[in-house]
Amino acid sequence: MKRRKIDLKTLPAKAGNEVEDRLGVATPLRGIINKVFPDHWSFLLGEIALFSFIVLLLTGTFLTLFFEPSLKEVVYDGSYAPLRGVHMSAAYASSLDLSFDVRGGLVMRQMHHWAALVFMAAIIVHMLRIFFTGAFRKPREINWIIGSLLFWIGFLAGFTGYSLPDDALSGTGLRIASAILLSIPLIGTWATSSIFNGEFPGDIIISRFFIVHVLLIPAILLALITVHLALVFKQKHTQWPGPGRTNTNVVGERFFPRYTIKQAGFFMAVAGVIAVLAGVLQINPIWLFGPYEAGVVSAASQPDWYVMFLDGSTRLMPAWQINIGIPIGGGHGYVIPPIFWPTVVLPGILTTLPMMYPFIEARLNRDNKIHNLLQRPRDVPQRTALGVMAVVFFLVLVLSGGNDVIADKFNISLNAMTWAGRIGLLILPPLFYWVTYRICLGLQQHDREVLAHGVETGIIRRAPDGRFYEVHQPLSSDHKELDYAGWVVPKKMNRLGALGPSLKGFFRPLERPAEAPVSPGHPPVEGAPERREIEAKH
Ligand code: HEM
Ligand code: HEM
Repeated sequence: MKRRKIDLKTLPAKAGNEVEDRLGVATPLRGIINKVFPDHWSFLLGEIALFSFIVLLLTGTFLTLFFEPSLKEVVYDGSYAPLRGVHMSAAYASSLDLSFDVRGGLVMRQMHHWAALVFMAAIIVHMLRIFFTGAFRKPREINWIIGSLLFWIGFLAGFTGYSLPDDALSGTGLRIASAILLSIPLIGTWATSSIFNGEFPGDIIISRFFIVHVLLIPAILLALITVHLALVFKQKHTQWPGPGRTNTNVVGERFFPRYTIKQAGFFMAVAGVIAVLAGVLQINPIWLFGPYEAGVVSAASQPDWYVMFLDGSTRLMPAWQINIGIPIGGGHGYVIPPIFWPTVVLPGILTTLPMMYPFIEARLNRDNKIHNLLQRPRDVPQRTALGVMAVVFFLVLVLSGGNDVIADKFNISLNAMTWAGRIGLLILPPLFYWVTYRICLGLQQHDREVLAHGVETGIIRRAPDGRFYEVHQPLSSDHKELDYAGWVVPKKMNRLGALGPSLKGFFRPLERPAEAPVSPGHPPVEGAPERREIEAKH
């Protein structure tokens, strides 16, 4: 029989036609392939979050094959000799097996844990990039809100994850979670006994957390991340101002092939870094902690870093028991335990305030415009200072979450550490606000100087009259307009720096210097139409 020769040159086109005849996807696909994405290193932060999430899904699936989510008591007889013969939960025993007896199990556990740490770090730094560059402004407020939800769901993913192995550290975390739940007025007791199926620790919490951790949370994260990225697609990415870039266009690389290939490489790099971390740096060595028993709490129990700020707020909270005077359930009045404020009320505030921020800022600025161009942090000093203030607040809490370890290592009294944390929490954020604000103004001043006199060249010349002077190179017209002149610092932003008369003393009345940079001519266009996509020249 004569074999038909396959023409490799026309094969892809033919195959494409066959698919198109059946599915009719060419037009929408062309739209996606031709999409243009602007480029900047800071736009990679969201991608690091995305790629470490993919690593979490892959490694988590592997772990699920071997992990046994059960509090049934067993006697360990695996290959880790020091714990042989010890009574423990099946969950802990299977985590030990994963670490010592499943081939590749330990590196998978460590990759999963490192990926979780990288994921949360990437989310936070990505969020800071969005905040400091004003990428949350109209029309991207919805994505900012979805992002805030992603942070808290990621937080819960981490917490439920490191609770699963049922070692002494994860049990300590669960004990704190039950105390937090119990502290909620009116519904606390009911909520705790519903979740733990009776009193702490109960016998069901690990199987419940397992379903939440491997099914519910990943599904919600996946759905929200899909919407998040669909919005980035739909609204088109913001871009830094530059030659040819305006509020109504977007200049960058086509989705296919350059952008896609770059992203594939970047995914490999992120996965590779996580694998190297997992291969060389030990994380969560549960065999050293031992099985959880309700009566055991080891010293220096630290949660993962992204949970430490709540541990810190709990440690700094004064032991104020507030009696609200209403004798609910008999007795002498209902007492709200101190843990309620730093672990329920504070996270509540930390969730709602940032979510509302884009609307608060827009309102204070009376700004209803569409913004597709990013801002340099120095050009909006109040916002930048507010962001730094929030970061410092967070860092003081994180450090206070490890105050026992710091006290132990540096031989400081733990009480002194607690007081340092309390005072630091009140004093440092406003101080950093002020310092940041001044730095921003200084940088603006420097910009004005460069704008007026050009760049310093370091070349010293002598004039015929004997005078020495430095040669300044004037700016090109592009730079004059785009890089140095900055934006008008919106006058109304000053209101943020003086939230009320009571805060005025803290923040000082912040007057914009009269000669502040003037808008270089990118007036945001009201209700901007579809942005034109332009491929960057290479
Ligand atoms: C699971 C967590 C997250 C993932 C996987 C993720 C992923 C991404 C990616 C890949 C982008 C486009 C590239 C970039 O600008 O970096 C992006 C943009 C964006 N993200 Fe996220 N993100 C996450 C969390 C957050 C959080 C916590 C916030 C803020 C609270 C946020 C707000 C935004 C906004 C406003 C944009 C549009 C930025 C622009 O057009 O300049 N995201 N996100
Ligand atoms: C954003 C998503 C996720 C985060 C932040 C996260 C985080 C964590 C963390 C920190 C641990 C403790 C690891 C250790 O013992 O050192 C853990 C354990 C675990 N995770 Fe995840 N995880 C995520 C998604 C997933 C997914 C999608 C699955 C399954 C499909 C999964 C399955 C597991 C299992 C079975 C364990 C227990 C394994 C063990 O340590 O013995 N995780 N997770």
